Amino acid sequence: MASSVVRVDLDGKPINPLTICMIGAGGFIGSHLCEKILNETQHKILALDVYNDKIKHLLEPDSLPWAGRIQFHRINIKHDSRLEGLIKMSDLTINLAAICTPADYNTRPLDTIYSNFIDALPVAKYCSENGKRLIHFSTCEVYGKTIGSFLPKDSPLRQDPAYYVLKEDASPCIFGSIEKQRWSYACAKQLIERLVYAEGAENGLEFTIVRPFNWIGPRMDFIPGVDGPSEGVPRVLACFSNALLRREPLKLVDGGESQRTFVYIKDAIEAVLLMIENPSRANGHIFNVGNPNNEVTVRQLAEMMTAVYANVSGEPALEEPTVDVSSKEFYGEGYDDSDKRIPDMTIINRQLGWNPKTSLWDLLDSTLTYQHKTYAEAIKKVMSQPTTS
Ligand SMILES: NC(=O)c1ccc[n+]([C@@H]2O[C@H](COP(=O)([O-])OP(=O)(O)OC[C@H]3O[C@@H](n4cnc5c(N)ncnc54)[C@H](O)[C@@H]3O)[C@@H](O)[C@H]2O)c1
Ligand SMILES: O=C(O)[C@H]1O[C@H](OP(=O)(O)OP(=O)(O)OC[C@H]2O[C@@H](n3ccc(=O)[nH]c3=O)[C@H](O)[C@@H]2O)[C@H](O)[C@@H](O)[C@@H]1O
Repeated sequence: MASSVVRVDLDGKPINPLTICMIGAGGFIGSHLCEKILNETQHKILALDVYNDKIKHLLEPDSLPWAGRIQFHRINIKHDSRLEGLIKMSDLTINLAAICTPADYNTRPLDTIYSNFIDALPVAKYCSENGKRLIHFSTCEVYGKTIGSFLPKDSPLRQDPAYYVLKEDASPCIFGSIEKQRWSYACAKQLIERLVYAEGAENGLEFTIVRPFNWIGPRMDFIPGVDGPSEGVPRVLACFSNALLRREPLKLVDGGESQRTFVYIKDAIEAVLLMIENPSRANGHIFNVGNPNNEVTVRQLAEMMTAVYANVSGEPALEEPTVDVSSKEFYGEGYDDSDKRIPDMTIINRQLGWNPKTSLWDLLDSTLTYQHKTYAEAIKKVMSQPTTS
């Protein structure tokens, strides 16, 4: 529960309670951020989203200790005249709203571009015009592919960090050709970053841009057929969790060779709270938020999740726990991939002194414990129902 002790920022100055307009508060990151803010601070949240299932436990009942500090507004920011008023009422706006699952980027590129660029435009504009601070959620996907991925496979330079570590102020953004519609998301996110940055440079907008690197944990996405569409394809954590719960092999796209660094959502949210409460250190900056120590190939992730889930569920792993699928079969035409994502941590370390703490094994252990408790019974029920043909 929020303590009555006065909170101080990194420079020892008292932090005044803020009103925060959080757009996309009902999603994975939003739900964890709301939880953290309500539990540990005195800030108020105007929570905007189309859905609120993931924050229901924070909204009801009225007797909750933070009742009165969170207000839910069911709003689609595409077309709702209340948006500007809510931004005006707040000290800070955090924009999390987006279509951000890769299965959508090449199959619904227009929705993806509209959601990540067009719909985010008025938010930046209202903040700029009304002199309000903005924390905008971008993505590590703006880096695209590494420079190293274009070198010959056997080039020793591929081992040189200069060719793969991703730096906010130095690395280029490298996307594939236009027919590789995978990059519709990254490209829209890049353009809105440039717009926010330009609002800062030309109109004095106080902004911070966050580039998350594969944040994972409880409440991420959905389990197809349980709390999301049966044919839906969520991000990798939920895809693999779904297969483990159903005792089906985990699908490795194009051999599972791509590399990712995963960070625990609870570590990452600490970085966001530091940004919220230290504007003088965070304004005008773009921050990588990830865990460079938690790098695996997708195949290694599948193997680790299989081992962790066997511990958690007490059921032995399948004899053949993975199966290879092509990206065309899994995602359809126009898919492409980032090869490797190692965040450089210099800027966030220097400005906010933040470092991730949780190892990949530990974060998978707590996340898969949650998945098992939340979904194992529901999956059994779904699987025992006769399938309609
Ligand atoms: N989870 C990650 O690791 C990750 C990585 C990189 C970037 N991001 C970015 O962080 C942000 C949040 O990601 P997340 O993982 O919580 O995704 P999420 O899909 O769980 O949450 C996004 C929320 O935004 C809401 N939303 C979308 N369009 C809206 C609209 N028009 N009006 C109102 N609400 C709308 C959705 O209903 C959803 O609740 C996104 O901008 C995403 O691109 C996340
Ligand atoms: O999380 C991030 O930092 C960003 O990256 C993600 O993109 P990506 O990491 O490619 O998406 P995942 O669905 O998590 O896939 C990771 C890797 O696993 C592979 N995969 C996914 C699902 C599956 O069942 N099998 C499988 O091999 C994908 O092809 C990809 O190589 C999403 O674009 C965003 O949520 C976000 O902006």
